Amino acid sequence: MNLTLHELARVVSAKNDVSAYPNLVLKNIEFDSRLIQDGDIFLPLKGARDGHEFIPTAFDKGAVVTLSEKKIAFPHILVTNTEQAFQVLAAYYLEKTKVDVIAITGSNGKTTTKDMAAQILETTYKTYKTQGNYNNQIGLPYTVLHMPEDTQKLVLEMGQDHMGDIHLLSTLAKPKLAVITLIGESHLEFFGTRDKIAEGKLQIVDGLVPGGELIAPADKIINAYLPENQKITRFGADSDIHIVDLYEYKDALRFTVNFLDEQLMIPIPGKFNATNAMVAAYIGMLEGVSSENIKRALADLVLTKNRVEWLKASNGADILSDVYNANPTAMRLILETFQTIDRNPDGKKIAVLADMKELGEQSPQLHRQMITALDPQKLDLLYLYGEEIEPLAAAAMTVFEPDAVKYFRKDNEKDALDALLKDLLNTLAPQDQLLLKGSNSMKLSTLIEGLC
Ligand SMILES: N#Cc1c(NC(=O)c2cc(S(=O)(=O)N3CCOCC3)c(Cl)cc2Cl)sc2c1CCN(Cc1ccc(O)cc1)C2
Repeated sequence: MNLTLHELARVVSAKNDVSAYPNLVLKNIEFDSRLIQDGDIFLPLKGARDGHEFIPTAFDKGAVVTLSEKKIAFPHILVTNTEQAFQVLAAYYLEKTKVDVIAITGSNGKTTTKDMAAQILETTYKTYKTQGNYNNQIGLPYTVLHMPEDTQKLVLEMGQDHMGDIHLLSTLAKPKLAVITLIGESHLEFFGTRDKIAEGKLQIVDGLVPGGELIAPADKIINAYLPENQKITRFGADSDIHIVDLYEYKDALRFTVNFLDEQLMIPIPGKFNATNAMVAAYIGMLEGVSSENIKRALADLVLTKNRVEWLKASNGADILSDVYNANPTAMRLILETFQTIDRNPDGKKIAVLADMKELGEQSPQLHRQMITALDPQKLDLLYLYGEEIEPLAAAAMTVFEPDAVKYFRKDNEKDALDALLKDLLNTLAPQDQLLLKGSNSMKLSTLIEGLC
């Protein structure tokens, strides 16, 4: 980002007088103090812990100013609510930079479609896109404020946990294109019915700019929520845009669409990916990308990995894998999501939690405190893997039944991951649900390889 300190204070309606502070140019804002570098602004958020506790650490690491909800001795911009200030700042920055926003939501396929659309647009424009699962009320503003200064096209993924989430994100981002990839199955959402999921997703039009366009599936479940005064393009069989020919290979697809002459190829299987690619190609065409560039971008596709996703184990069990960002807040949020979802009939709910790295001297306390995010009524089996997580294992053994907690210590000599996998293979049944959460460096993805 490129904002001066006084400009930023004005935009977030600072409650204190910052005129005495030098009007520095601020290039980077972080809410995780581990990422702070010289000259940054710190954003204390109420995550698993109150970020205000980490303001001293942020200044130790080079922060020059911090937002704050209370008067403090450090140079600060005083606001009522730091999360809301973050969102107001992101909306302002989008307005100021006049970047074109393409917003994408959907129960499945939004990450793949986001990646495909961004790679198509990159052939012609300076393009930036949501990284990882930064698609919520904190991740989306973070994405906006971290886009390179010369960005022309911004592809934003919009996730929804609760009704109203997408309304907030769309009115913040003011997209020119709003895309819904798919209305998913209710058991993977908080909404209870597909109709409610549809209603939530259609809020993506709430911030659509005049003259914008909605791109949505032909699925009639959304018909009740379509906007009156916006251009709407439906996709699916016999719809406005649709696949004409499709040839499936072991790890690729070739297909043609009714709005391009070129045959397209993507180096991944799955008919649903042809639909995702068709939507991405349509976005490219609307934005003026040539059909040759669309074809080439899709053929050279590289997809985001390690996103938060539901997978199927080879025995049919559901696996929720979130091995992307391991910090106390992310672990607490994914546990909340996982524990809210009902068991499958006769199914167990199993969680595998691994070390969160780089938490400094507070690591034992931050791991132990995760005990308050674990509900013995909602988890049948808890695997803990690593070294730093040991305090949580000890705490869990006093809260869960003894045989409901299994701790696999990872020390230098013996790596317990293979023992953990073996135990899981003996325990996981087809109707079970499994959560995997931990730092990338803990390599929980090898469990996925062993189970899927
Ligand atoms: N609570 C908490 C902490 C963090 N939380 C987050 O980074 C965070 C992550 C998330 S998130 O769920 O990961 N999220 C990011 C946005 O996109 C969607 C996913 C959210 Cl929503 C909010 C927050 Cl505040 S990062 C972090 C802590 C507490 C400890 N911090 C390091 C540290 C250790 C010891 C010290 O003395 C000082 C700092 C690092």
